[in-house]
Amino acid sequence: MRPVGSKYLLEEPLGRGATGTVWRARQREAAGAEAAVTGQPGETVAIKVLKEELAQDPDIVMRFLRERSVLLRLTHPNIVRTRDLVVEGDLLALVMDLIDGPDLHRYLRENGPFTPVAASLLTAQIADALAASHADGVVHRDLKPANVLLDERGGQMKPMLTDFGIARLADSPGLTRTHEFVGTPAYVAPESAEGRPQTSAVDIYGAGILLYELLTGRPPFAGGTALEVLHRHLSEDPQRPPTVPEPLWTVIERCLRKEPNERPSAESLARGLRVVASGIGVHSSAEEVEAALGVGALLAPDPSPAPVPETPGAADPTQMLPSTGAQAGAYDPNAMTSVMPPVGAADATSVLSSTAGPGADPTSVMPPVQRPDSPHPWQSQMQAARDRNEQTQIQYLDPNEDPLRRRPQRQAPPPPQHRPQPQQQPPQYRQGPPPPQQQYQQPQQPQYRQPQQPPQQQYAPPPPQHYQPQQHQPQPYQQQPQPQQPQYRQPQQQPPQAPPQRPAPREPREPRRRSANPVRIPGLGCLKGCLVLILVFFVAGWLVWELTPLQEWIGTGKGWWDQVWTWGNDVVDWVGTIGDSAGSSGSGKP
Ligand SMILES: Nc1ncnc2c1ncn2[C@@H]1O[C@H](COP(=O)(O)OP(=O)(O)OP(=O)(O)O)[C@@H](O)[C@H]1O
Repeated sequence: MRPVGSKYLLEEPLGRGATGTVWRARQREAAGAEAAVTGQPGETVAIKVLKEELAQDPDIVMRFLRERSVLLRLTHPNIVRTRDLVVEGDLLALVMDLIDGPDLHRYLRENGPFTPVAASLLTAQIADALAASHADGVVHRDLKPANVLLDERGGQMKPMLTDFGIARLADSPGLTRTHEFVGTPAYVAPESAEGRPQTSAVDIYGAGILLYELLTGRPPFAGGTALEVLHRHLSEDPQRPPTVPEPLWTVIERCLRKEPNERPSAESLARGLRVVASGIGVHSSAEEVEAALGVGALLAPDPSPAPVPETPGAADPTQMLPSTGAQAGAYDPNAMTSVMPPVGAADATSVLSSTAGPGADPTSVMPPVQRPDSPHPWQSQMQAARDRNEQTQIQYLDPNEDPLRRRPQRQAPPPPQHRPQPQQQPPQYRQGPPPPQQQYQQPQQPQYRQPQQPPQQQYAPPPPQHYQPQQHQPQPYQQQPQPQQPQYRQPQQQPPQAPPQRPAPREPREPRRRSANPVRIPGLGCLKGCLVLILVFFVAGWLVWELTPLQEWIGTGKGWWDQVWTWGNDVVDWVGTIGDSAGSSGSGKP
């Protein structure tokens, strides 16, 4: 067991991330007055020990201390409380409440996607946490399932947002400069990927991605290299999966707007999600369904989004990158990954990262991070970090090589995708249903139209009274017509829009040629053939009737064989007659 300061003892690692390792720890004695929670001896806590290179960066240490008060005062039922910050020698640690439960990333992997109602209520609570932190001027900037812990105490599951401020700490001039981003590619907002100014709207984008992932099991833009993923955030519109109810898709689509000002505030997102959760259940009343349909009107943008403070010196090229043992011109992947861990084969670190490569600042004055002579007890965390997916990355983007600088053209949205205009007017609150409680109760599932599927599809929910892990297995949708329920309309409530632009006059069309068969009747060809056959038989029958002695036979009651026999005899007689006449003429007889 290793002591952290004089107050804590590390017991066992709980998990490792790109910015540090989280340990289960025990309080040795009550913390000092500077801690937010002094705690009692013997109490169990979680301690995130930041990575060595973060702890050795004087800028980060300064920031850590400066942010202390912000991090310590951030309290909310859905935020993991930071109890204390420890700075001791080359060790930087955050002491947090210990959360008994998995993180959402692991939970999703093990249990599959959530039902729409559960996903809505869970994300609503995360939005509550964001609303509180944004009101305090704190932007998370790295919202993702791995940063949401599920507190399982009391038989319920409460999402707890963690890692607040870590992105802020990592966003140090010592680590990130112009053209770099802090975040995880699959969850990075377009403005972060482009290096534009960021606001609290980046967290809303992250919440939209998270909600999408809760519903489908994967984020909308994933796969390929990190650079490709960033590119997709900038250029692609997400597609509505068939299993996502229409009102919920409205929420996701608004959160994932490329333009930050068009995304809803965290507060309105939380409210909207609760209205949706109430209106997409099988037992939802007509009013609740109607309110869910109108959720677009509730998703008001934040009039004054919290800005992400400019990193002092971030754009200053004289700022030194942390030396990772690499010399100018000598690319050392291990040295590089000590700062920027690659995230597996699919990761784009080889494309993105050049901090320690030839582009690294040769005048770096920071102390080298790799010190083989003094192995750190947590050195192995880097290897573990490499094995993980979905990590926060702090990576360098060379502006000359970065295709994201040339902002690609946005792809035209596919026709069935509805893309409502930003809601600029204040939200019009309907007399909606009371928002659900913080616990998951009675998920009620909606009737909603699914894209490219016949209407009247009803989502068959599991029947949990309380939110339970095993109740969030992927659920099939069943078709059960219920005509009394109102159907979701495709278009959302649209705000008044500018008069549409007149389309350019069309090219005159070539006059249509009349088709020989203007009306296509299935089977007509066959019918025609039959009619012709009948006609042929009719004519043939008439000819036989008229030109053959058929009538005579029928009149005399003669059979077919009798007649043939008669014909045969006639022929024989006729041949005999010809033979006789030929013989008499040859002998000269008359
Ligand atoms: N307060 C806590 N209580 C209990 N377990 C925790 C706590 N904080 C983190 N953990 C565990 O530690 C793991 C690693 O946490 P960490 O924040 O380092 O991961 P991460 O978010 O994936 O990393 P990063 O954000 O640096 O990429 C978490 O997935 C979780 O299982």
